[in-house]
Amino acid sequence: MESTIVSSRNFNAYFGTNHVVKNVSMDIPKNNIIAVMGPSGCGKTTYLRCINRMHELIPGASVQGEMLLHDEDLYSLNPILVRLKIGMVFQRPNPFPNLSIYDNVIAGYKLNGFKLSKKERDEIVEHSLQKAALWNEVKDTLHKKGTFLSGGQQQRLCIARAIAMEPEVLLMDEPTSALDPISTSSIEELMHELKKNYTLVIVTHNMQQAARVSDKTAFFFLGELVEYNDTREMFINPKDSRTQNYITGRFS
Ligand SMILES: Nc1ncnc2c1ncn2[C@@H]1O[C@H](COP(=O)(O)OP(=O)(O)OP(=O)(O)O)[C@@H](O)[C@H]1O
Repeated sequence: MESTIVSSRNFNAYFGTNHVVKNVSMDIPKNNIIAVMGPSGCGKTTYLRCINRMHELIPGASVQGEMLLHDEDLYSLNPILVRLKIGMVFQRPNPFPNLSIYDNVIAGYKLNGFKLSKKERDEIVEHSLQKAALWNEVKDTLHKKGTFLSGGQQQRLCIARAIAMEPEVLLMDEPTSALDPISTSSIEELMHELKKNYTLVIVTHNMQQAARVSDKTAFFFLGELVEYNDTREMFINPKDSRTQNYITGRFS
């Protein structure tokens, strides 16, 4: 039996009076990759940003309903703690430009005021870069700036930075849309490795990517969760005509 790690219950999100995520109920099983797809502006990114409480950082933004992490309402927890447990990787690789590869990986610890010994820092840096499949490429240049890396390497560095905080869930907002096909395929391979230890929720516009990497797919349309099913089943046998129209390319 798969256990649920995150679930939303009748969850809504707003920008001022603009209701952009509508009554979404969804269970996210542990150690799965969930793809969130749907046409532009349908609320995918907003929903993702509600899972680690980043939505509320935007002035005028609000939420309603329940978002649970292990059955605990994550909106009753300290938001900083939530963002440590639920890490995020963005569309464009965004390593801190003035920091070395090494300092980028442990940036979350510094920003949150954690004090670590040199040995602890070294271990976290090596372990996180190993997990992000970047260690072998950068182990001799750890003190060079992260921005010297290629786009795909920078994205893996951002994944290492997220992993360094030992999250349980990784949210990825179109993590490969700024990357070339080779870097994209290395990130997709990495996702398969990462799901052994983490639960991944990925917003993607790329249906082939959703089909390649995800266990389950959620299809959003105009803020609603129209269909949520095993990815194979959703692509072979969509239940809702809007899902079918989307996956057959009748709108994008
Ligand atoms: N910072 C913001 N302030 C106000 N409205 C916003 C903001 N960000 C998004 N919106 C609005 O919220 C709605 C949902 O946007 P969201 O970015 O979640 O959609 P999306 O499905 O991720 O779109 P895309 O695929 O184009 O990234 C849109 O109508 C958008 O205009």
